[in-house]
Amino acid sequence: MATSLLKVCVRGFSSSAAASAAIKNVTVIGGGLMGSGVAQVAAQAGQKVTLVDVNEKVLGKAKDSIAANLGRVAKKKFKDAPADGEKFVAGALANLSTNTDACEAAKSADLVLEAIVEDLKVKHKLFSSLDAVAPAHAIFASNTSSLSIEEISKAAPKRKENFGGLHFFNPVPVMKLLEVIRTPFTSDETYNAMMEWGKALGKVPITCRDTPGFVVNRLLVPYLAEAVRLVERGDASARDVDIAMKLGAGYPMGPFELADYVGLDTTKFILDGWAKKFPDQPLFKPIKLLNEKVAQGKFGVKTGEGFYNYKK
Ligand SMILES: CCCCCCCCCCCCCC(=O)CC(=O)SCCNC(=O)CCNC(=O)[C@H](O)C(C)(C)COP(=O)(O)OP(=O)(O)OC[C@H]1O[C@@H](n2cnc3c(N)ncnc32)[C@H](O)[C@@H]1OP(=O)(O)O
Ligand SMILES: NC(=O)C1=CN([C@@H]2O[C@H](COP(=O)(O)OP(=O)(O)OC[C@H]3O[C@@H](n4cnc5c(N)ncnc54)[C@H](O)[C@@H]3O)[C@@H](O)[C@H]2O)C=CC1
Repeated sequence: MATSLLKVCVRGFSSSAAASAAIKNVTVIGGGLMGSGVAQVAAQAGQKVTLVDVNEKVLGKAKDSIAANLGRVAKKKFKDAPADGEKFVAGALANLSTNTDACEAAKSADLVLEAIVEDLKVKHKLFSSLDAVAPAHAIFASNTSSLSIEEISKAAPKRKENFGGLHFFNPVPVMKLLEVIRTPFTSDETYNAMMEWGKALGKVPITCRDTPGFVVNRLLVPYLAEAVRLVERGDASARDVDIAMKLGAGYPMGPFELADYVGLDTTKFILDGWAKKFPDQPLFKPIKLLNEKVAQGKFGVKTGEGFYNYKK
């Protein structure tokens, strides 16, 4: 009896103590728009980062975009000292490695952050395989835009307390906000470690309960959907809506430009998920034009065409 009590206490102590220790080794899964951005900012903050994706070709593309974006950051940060800028880029790249095997990459991680496709089943499959192999102290987090963190965490029953949401914004190297999400099970140690990690990356973390869209997307998704409905009614053209919101409301991009920037494939995943979750909300009903674009492989900026054409 005494021994088993001791075991429980020791296990409880080591898990929370480890979760509150600084995160140094990060595995980012998904080398697309968001994962490559998070890997970049973590590497430039001095962390050891392994970026994982399904094949070497995707990872090659991610490394090229990270190198280019580090160059943009360095140009600004070391305006008057280009040699220091080059050192900064080289140092960040030296902190970054890649892998196509998520389980292998997770074995030495303090934090595993998932930024893969916005599909609950795919996220479940990933976290369920990682739960078995990652160290007990490792925190698991999702960068989901619209799914429930608690739902996602069900695939990793071993680390209910070490699971949370870390929602970054696109483009990650530029956008300062980080939404830190705790489920009813997220421990204080895990929450504090996520907040501290966000600050170490130069982000401004805010906290939100695990509610649909957290703060930003709870407000942003209905706005984007209203823009589509306005155009569908024939009240204004998409181009004029974009001009209106930039020049009249001071937004850096109009809603259709922003949807192209986020990716129309991801946008469709988010909208379809919310249509299922909120079947009585007419705003989230299918958008014919969006579905057509996605079916044609026109995903926005990342494929060269979406609502607008980006091909040179
Ligand atoms: C219509 C369909 C509707 C369907 C309904 C459903 C919708 C569901 C969608 C929900 C989406 C949810 C997504 C999500 O979860 C959360 C998000 O991330 S939302 C997106 C948030 N982001 C924004 O709102 C971005 C808005 N845009 C901007 O801030 C600027 O336009 C931007 C910074 C992207 C570019 O600025 P711009 O001046 O236009 O261009 P420049 O190229 O000159 O850049 C300015 C400045 O920034 C540097 N920079 C840009 N990108 C990067 C980068 N990747 N890395 C490093 N640096 C970068 C660039 O070098 C410039 O620096 P200077 O020193 O100023 O030259
Ligand atoms: N695009 C955006 O503006 C934002 C997206 N998000 C969220 O971030 C996540 C990723 O979005 P994006 O980067 O835009 O998507 P993306 O489509 O650019 O990248 C996703 C990447 O994940 C990879 N992938 C898919 N399944 C995988 C698996 N099982 N293992 C390893 N890699 C896998 C794909 O090959 C792809 O490279 C989504 O959950 C999305 O909702 C959050 C904030 C903003």
